[in-house]
Formats: sequence, structure tokens, C-alpha cells
Amino acid sequence: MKTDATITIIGVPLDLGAGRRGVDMGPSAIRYAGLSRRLAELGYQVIDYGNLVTPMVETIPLPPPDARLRYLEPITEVCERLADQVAKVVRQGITPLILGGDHSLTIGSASGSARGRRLGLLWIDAHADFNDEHTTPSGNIHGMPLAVLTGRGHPRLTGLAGRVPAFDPAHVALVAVRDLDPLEREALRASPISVFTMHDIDRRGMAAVMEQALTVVTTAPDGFHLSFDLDVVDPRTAPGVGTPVSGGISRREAHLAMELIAERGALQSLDVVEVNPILDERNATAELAVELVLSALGKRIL
Ligand SMILES: NC(=[NH2+])NCCC[C@H](N)C(=O)O
Ligand SMILES: [Mn+2]
Ligand SMILES: [Mn+2]
Repeated sequence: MKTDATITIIGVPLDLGAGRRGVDMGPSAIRYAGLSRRLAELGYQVIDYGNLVTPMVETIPLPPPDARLRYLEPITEVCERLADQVAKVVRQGITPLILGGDHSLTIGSASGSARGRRLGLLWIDAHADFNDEHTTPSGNIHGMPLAVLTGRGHPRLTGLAGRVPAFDPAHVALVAVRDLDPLEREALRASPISVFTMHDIDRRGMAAVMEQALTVVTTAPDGFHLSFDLDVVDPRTAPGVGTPVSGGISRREAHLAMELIAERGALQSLDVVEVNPILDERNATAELAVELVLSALGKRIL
């Protein structure tokens, strides 16, 4: 992407898809860490659209304890509005940067970006988020967006791109995964999605893994969407996330992945999700999120 291009920031203060409170404050924390100013310093025109209006958990009825799709209605409604907003921005030739918020919002962001075009999808996450209402152990929709975007899940969610699936699984790569639920694992093994686990990164290195993952997502004709879940980074470096898993990638590996994304020049839209300021240490995770966005959008050391 040319660094004189326009970027719009859309915050989605949503935590209904997660099992733990706090990621609704992620957009504020990332903005407070200097996102707009740093993007402007890089040369971008930055337009901050503010936050989408999202319902607070205190204002809506509690789902039954055995619910398989907790808060399906309000999450669907937020994702529909987000998809419309993202699609509108894309039609203006502007790059949307979406701040989360729990990962269920990517059902809206990625679907909106994929309207009327064929994108690849690069999913960088400790988790696969490949559950559906039958395989989920938690009922939390933030464990489902990758399944939904590749066509498996509740019909209220799968159609937001205007076609099902929103993304051809042959154009989808999952990088740095290390925590799968038993049935989710079976579904992933049966799927044509290209999966690169922590094992692959340890064995072959981040650069080799990313080059291969980028080759997968750029086989789609119109570029790709990046979904970056901060819990992919080791919790010693990024403690402020909703569902931390030990044994994650380092700060340097995360930067390298982002720099290689920028080098391909095919990134169309991105979201950074699951920043939880309640669990963070002096906003370190939000600050890391800003640094990684800058690298993905072309920042270089020299
Ligand atoms: N976006 C996330 N942090 N997802 C965590 C998902 C955890 C677990 N696999 C579940 O389905 O509930
Ligand atoms: Mn995750
Ligand atoms: Mn996730």
C-alpha cells in the first residue's frame, strides 16, 4: 500500500462474543496508544470514524447457561452494521482498519470487505476460531468467526458478504495457532484451510511460514484481509488479552510477519482484536498493537 493512501479507523467496542469482560475497551486503549498520530507520521491520511454503537452486557437479557450461540442477535446486528460501513469505505477506495473488541466482529469486518470481490483471508491467532454451534465448548461467538467466514455456522452470520462462503477456504491461511478444542481440531483437519501451527514456526521459522501463508492468501484475485488477534503474541509480551495462551510468538516474530505482509503489497483491510485493557500492564498490549499495525502498513526501521 502507498503510504499517502487514506486509512479509516472504525472502533467496535464489543465484548458479547467473549467469555470475559473488558475487550470492549480495546478500541480506546489502542487509540490512546497513539494510533492516528503514528499513522499520520507514516504519511497516511487518517480518518477516525469513531466507534460503532454496541450494546452493553448490562443492558440486555442474560443468555441461558447452555446457550450454544451466546448473544447471537445483538452480535449479528453489530456485524451487519459493521459490514455495511466497511463495504462503504472500500467502495471509496479507502483502507479500513477495524479495532476490537472481541473476535466475533471480524464476521462483520471481513464480510464487508469481501463484498463484490474475491479476497484471501490471513488469520493470525493462538486459536483457530473454527467452532460452530455444534462444536463449541463455550457458546462464545468469538470462537466461531473463521468457521462462519468460510461458510459454516448460523445462517444469520454466514451471509453478510452477500454470498456463502464469504471466503473460499483455499484462499485462507491460519498462522501461529496453538490452542484447539477437540471437535474444532477435527473440523480444521477436514478443511482445505492452510494451517501453520506454532510447531511449523518453531521448525521452519516465521519468515518461511509467512511467505507460504502469503502465497496462499494472494492466490485470491483481489488481495486479502488480515485479522490479527493479539493473543497470538506470547502473554509475557502481550498480557492484555481476553484468552491468553502460553507459548506464543515473540514481539520480533510478530513484527516480521507484519513486515512481510506489507512487502506483498496486497493488503486490502485489517482488524486488530481481543485487546483487554483490564488485564493489560500499563497499556503495553495496546501499544504493541499500534506498532504491529504500523509494520503491516509499511513502517521500516531503515
Ligand atoms: N477470539 C478468541 N480469543 N477466541 C477464543 C476461543 C476459545 C475457544 N476455542 C472457544 O471456542 O470458546
Ligand atoms: Mn485468539
Ligand atoms: Mn481469535
